[in-house]
Parts: sequence; C-alpha cells; structure tokens
Amino acid sequence: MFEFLLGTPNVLIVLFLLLGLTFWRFSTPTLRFPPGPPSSWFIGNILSLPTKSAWISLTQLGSKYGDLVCFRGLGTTILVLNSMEAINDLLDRRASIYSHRPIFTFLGEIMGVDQGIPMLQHGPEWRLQRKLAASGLNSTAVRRYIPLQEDLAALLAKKLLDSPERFFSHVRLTAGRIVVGVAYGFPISEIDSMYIDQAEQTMELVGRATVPGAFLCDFFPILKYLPSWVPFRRLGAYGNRMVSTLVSSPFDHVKRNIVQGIASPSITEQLLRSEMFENTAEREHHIKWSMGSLYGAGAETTYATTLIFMMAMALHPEAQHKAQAEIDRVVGHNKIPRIDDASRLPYVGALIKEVMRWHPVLPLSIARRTAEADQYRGFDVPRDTIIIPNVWAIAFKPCSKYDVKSFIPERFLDEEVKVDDPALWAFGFGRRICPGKALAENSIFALISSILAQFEISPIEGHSINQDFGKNLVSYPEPFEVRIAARSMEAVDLIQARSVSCFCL
Ligand code: HEM
Repeated sequence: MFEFLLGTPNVLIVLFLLLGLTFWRFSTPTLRFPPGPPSSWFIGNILSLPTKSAWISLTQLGSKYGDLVCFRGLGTTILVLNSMEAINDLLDRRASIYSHRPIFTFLGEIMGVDQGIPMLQHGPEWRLQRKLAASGLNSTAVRRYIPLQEDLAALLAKKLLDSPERFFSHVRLTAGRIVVGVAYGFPISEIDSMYIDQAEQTMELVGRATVPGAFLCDFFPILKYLPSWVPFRRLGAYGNRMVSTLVSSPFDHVKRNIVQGIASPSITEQLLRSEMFENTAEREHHIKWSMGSLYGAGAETTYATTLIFMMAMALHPEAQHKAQAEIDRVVGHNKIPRIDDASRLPYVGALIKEVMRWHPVLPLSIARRTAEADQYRGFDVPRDTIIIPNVWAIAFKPCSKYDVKSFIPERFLDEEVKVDDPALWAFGFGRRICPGKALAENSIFALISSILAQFEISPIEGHSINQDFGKNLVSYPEPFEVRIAARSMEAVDLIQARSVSCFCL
C-alpha cells in the first residue's frame, strides 16, 4: 500500500504513528459521535474504513447503522452520509460549514493540484475561479458548444466504425477533446498532439494519488519536509512539473493565438478578451487554473459514463432496442439525434439516467471537510471532519417495485414509484455542485444517442463480459470486450458522410 514511501526509514514511520495516536487519544474531549463499527480504545475504528470499492461496504454499513456512519482514529474523524436527506441538510442547507475540501498533502500541496477549483478550499480564490468557469459553462453559455459536441460524437462514430475493438481509447479521446475544445478552442489535430497524451499521463498519476493510503504523508503531513531525494518527494516534484505544464501550456497557446488573430472561440479566449477586466498577472493566474481544472474534472467522468453505457447495452439488448425504436420513430430512420431532440426522446433520457444510477461514476461524490464544529441529529461533528457523501447508497436505495441491481430505465418513467433522479445527486451538492453539469449532460446525450442511432452493441459470441469496475475516486469499467457493429449499410453511409462534414477538424 505504501509503495511510494520505499526508502523511508521504518523507525520514522513507527515514531510518527505513535505520536499521532498519543496526540489523538489525549486531545479529544468527550463528544457524542454518530454510530459506526466497533472501536478500540487506542486506535478507534479508523482501520475499519474500507479503502477499495468502499461505496459497497459503506452502503452495507448504512443498512446496519443508518444515515450517518462515523469512523475515528489517528486524529481523523470521517462521517459518511448515506441518504439524500442527510446530504441536503448538511452540504446544502449548512453550506458555509460543509464546503471545504479535505487536505491532500501529496496531490494538493506537493503536486500543486490544490490551486484548481476541485481542491481549492471554500473561500475567495475558489469563488473567483468558479465564477470564471461558470461564465462559460452555465446552461445558456454551453449552447455555443453544441456544434462541437455533435461533431465530436460524429467523429467517435467514424472511429467506432473503423476500429471498434479500440472503443476504450476512442471514447477516452473524445471525452478529452470535448473538454479541451470548450476550454481552449484548439482544432482537433492540435488537441491530440499537444494536449491529450500529456493530460492522460498526468491524470494517471493523479488517479494513483487519490487512493487512500497511497502516500503516508496524507496521514502525516509533516513527512512532506523529508529531503527531496526520498522517492515519494521525487515523484511529487515530477508530478508538480507535469501539472504545471498541463495548466500553463494550453493557456499560453491561446494567448499567442489571440495576439496573432487566429484564436478560435473558447472559454479561455472569451475570458482573456473580456473588455470589462484588465489582464493582470493575477487575473491570468485565476483564468489559467480555472480552465486547467476542467480536464481532470470533466474528461474522466464523461469517458466513464459512456463506457458504462456501452457495457449496459451489451448486457441489456431489450433496453437498447427500445431506445433505438424511439429514435427511429421520433427523429427518423438513419438520422442522428441532435442535442435539441433530447426532450422528445423520453426513453433515451430514462436510459441515460439508468446508466448513471446503475454504476455512479463518482460513487462517493467528492469528499468535503467541515470548517467549524457542528451538531446534527444530536451528534457532534468536530471541525475538520471529512464528510463522504455516499451517493451509491442513494442509487441503490431499495425500491418497492423494481430490483435495484437490475438495469431498468422504465423506473424513471413510472409515476407510481419515486426514484431519486441522478441529476439531483450524481453532480454533487450545494455550493460545490459540478459547474460542468450542463456541458456534461449535453455531451452524454450527444455521444449516447449517436451510438444508439447508428450501432448495435452486443456480447461477442463465446465471451462473457467482464463486469469489474475500477476502485478509485472515478470508477470506470475494467477492460471488457463487446461487438460494436453499424446497424445497417445506410448507417455506414451516414457515419462516413457525417464525419467528413465536421468543421472542427
Ligand atoms: C458525467 C459527467 C460528470 C459528473 C458525473 C460530474 C460529477 C461531479 C461531482 C460529483 C463533483 C463534486 C461536487 C461536490 O463536491 O458536491 C464535481 C465537481 C466538479 N466538476 Fe464535474 N462531473 C461531470 C462532468 C464535468 C465536466 C464536463 C466538467 C467541466 C468541463 C466538470 C467540472 C467540475 C469541476 C471544476 C468540479 C469542482 C467543483 C468545486 O469543487 O467547486 N465536471 N463533478
């Protein structure tokens, strides 16, 4: 688990553990904490906190202990929220207390990721960066990017036609292209060569750093002062350089394009051109980091959702065929739905909601931290408590009529049952709700409806579909194989013709 710390003298680790334990034991006044797994006097119950695929075990613990499950030890208190009611009460109605993020020493401080929106603490810098992002991502502003999203969906269709077996990498590239296109406006050829590869390598390291326990300095921040030759410090310095390049180079590129008069429309271009503000170094820093946050937050989630859709379609042909029949009937046979057709396609809408419910891509949302001590339902919640909104528990809340484990889009069309709409929980809560929600919803509709209209996804004969999922913060499917084939010869012609008419090439 602590592989990156190899080389650190073990005696130092033991010393820090003992110091932490002693401090924690004797510095906590008697408080009333929510229930949780049994505690030992010395180390509390923190070691019972599941790390991999934690959402499943935490949901099981929720059935035993209720909406609130508490873990304590090593100076840390973690409160898991297992219901919409508890999440809304705290993250929304008490947003001034519950909107900080946990402090990740390795990812945040050492790699420098804490300068962008998702990891910034609730305060003036975060507010400013969110405002900049919202100016280009609100539901009106994102209409500007509909042609780009529809073009990229068409290019994905062409790639799926040419080399269907490489669908993982095609979908990943498409999800990245959308976010980079919206944030910086580069043509596709430039995006691929100058951005995506480097972004993916950086995200790989970021993914490793979000696994709890991967870096001991997240438990004992004092370790960050160890000399720079210690392996995890060297890796951190390397990560810091990658993050810095990822954030700076596309921003500088847009600036140069503006000077040369060749910048395409994008959020960065719009912000830099704004006549209401002077582009001081400080404002440029805010824009650079606000835009630099979008790839990490927006590409993986869109990628994961599309892959989950593909797996679900191969496993549930009846739902796929109903959605295809609706598209053929409403939009027309051999026509690709436009994003503006979404409201006319209720079954496709329900299928997308079911994809998001069946396997939420951020099953534990993104954790928060309390800014001050609080009390809830008669329990104490100390300052700096880590809050985990377990949205998996909401997705899998038992339902009287439909099996929660089955893939049944109809549950969202049935007025007799009340199922919490993923639009209300999959994108987070309160002040920190996902600022990319409107863009993401358009992307997901464009990609999924285009694939449904033009392809048939099915299992490969003689092969079972691997249904394992990643266990990190963003949980996407492990490699699986499916057959992806054009629905007809007319569909092949349509895919060819549409892909050459893309303006973004
Ligand atoms: C299916 C797609 C997506 C899902 C499921 C998703 C979900 C989420 C969730 C759960 C959060 C945490 C909110 C909270 O703490 O309450 C979040 C934050 C965020 N998302 Fe998204 N997101 C998606 C796509 C996008 C896209 C396309 C963008 C941008 C282009 C984006 C940008 C962000 C940013 C910047 C944050 C940090 C907000 C903050 O900390 O204040 N997301 N997202």
